[in-house]
Amino acid sequence: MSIIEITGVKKHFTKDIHALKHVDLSVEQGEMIALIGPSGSGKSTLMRHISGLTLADKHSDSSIKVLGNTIQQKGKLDSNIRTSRAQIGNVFQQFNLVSRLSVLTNVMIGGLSRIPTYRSLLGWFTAEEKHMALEALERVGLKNVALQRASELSGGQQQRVAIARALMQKAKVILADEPIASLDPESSRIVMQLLKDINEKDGITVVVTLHQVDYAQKYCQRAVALQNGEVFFDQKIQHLDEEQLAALYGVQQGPSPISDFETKDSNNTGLTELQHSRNKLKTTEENHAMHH
Ligand SMILES: Nc1ncnc2c1ncn2[C@@H]1O[C@H](COP(=O)(O)OP(=O)(O)OP(=O)(O)O)[C@@H](O)[C@H]1O
Repeated sequence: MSIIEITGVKKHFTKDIHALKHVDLSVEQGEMIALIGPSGSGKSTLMRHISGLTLADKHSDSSIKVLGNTIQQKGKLDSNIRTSRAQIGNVFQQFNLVSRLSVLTNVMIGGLSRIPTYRSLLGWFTAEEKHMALEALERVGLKNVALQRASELSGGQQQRVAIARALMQKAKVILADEPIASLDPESSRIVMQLLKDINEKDGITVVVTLHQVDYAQKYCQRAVALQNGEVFFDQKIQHLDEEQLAALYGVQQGPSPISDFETKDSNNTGLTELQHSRNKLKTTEENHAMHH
């Protein structure tokens, strides 16, 4: 069964910014897919469409379904979006956690869709919920920091807490948008290995956007490459060769997207800042989508 079914998605942010030209993509149960492509090719935009945080162009014949439930159709969010979103775990590059809350509470928040609102607002989590959250933290190797504030953790640890939260949420799909973009190589490996582990052992489908192709090659089975808002490549990762990579990223790209596993990609800081400013731009539309 297709876990994610995307057909005919087009997205203009403005008349001139045509972020997605026409995207069709089908993701099967249990896959771990790397979404790659040059900066600005539309990876984050596509991920946000899958969560229903960004809406496709109106009047286009587009549709996005996750686990058979419609997320959006013809640029309109489905009325049942809350239920559908409950099955999608999100791991973002930043802004993952509520920094003033404990790690444990951040994980328990993952179960919120199943907890009555009044109880979650009052912070009444049951012993069973605490137990589940501690188990999820143990799974990501962070049970020992459960009572610390989220803000005290390193970037890599925060990503692992976000993964624990998705486990608590019992998400069937995890969308990880640049989860290792600002991490050092060792933390990047831990986070990627964890995603691979829950993909293989729990059968959770994972879609992860990556800048470094070597991480995609090491941890993912299939690569979907976007270029200028279109799918440029969609095959098993081992079929991605040097020639295609050169055509995808262009020879004038500057530093190679293939990073050295031992050295931090010097490009990262710039991209993070770019991302940061773009994230601010996205807020209005996102808020709009979140509240519908
Ligand atoms: N909210 C927005 N408003 C206007 N333009 C946007 C917005 N979000 C993205 N864009 C534009 O859409 C295009 C695709 O951006 P997107 O962030 O999806 O690319 P990306 O492949 O994720 O890039 P990166 O690897 O740098 O994160 C870019 O031209 C970008 O500037």
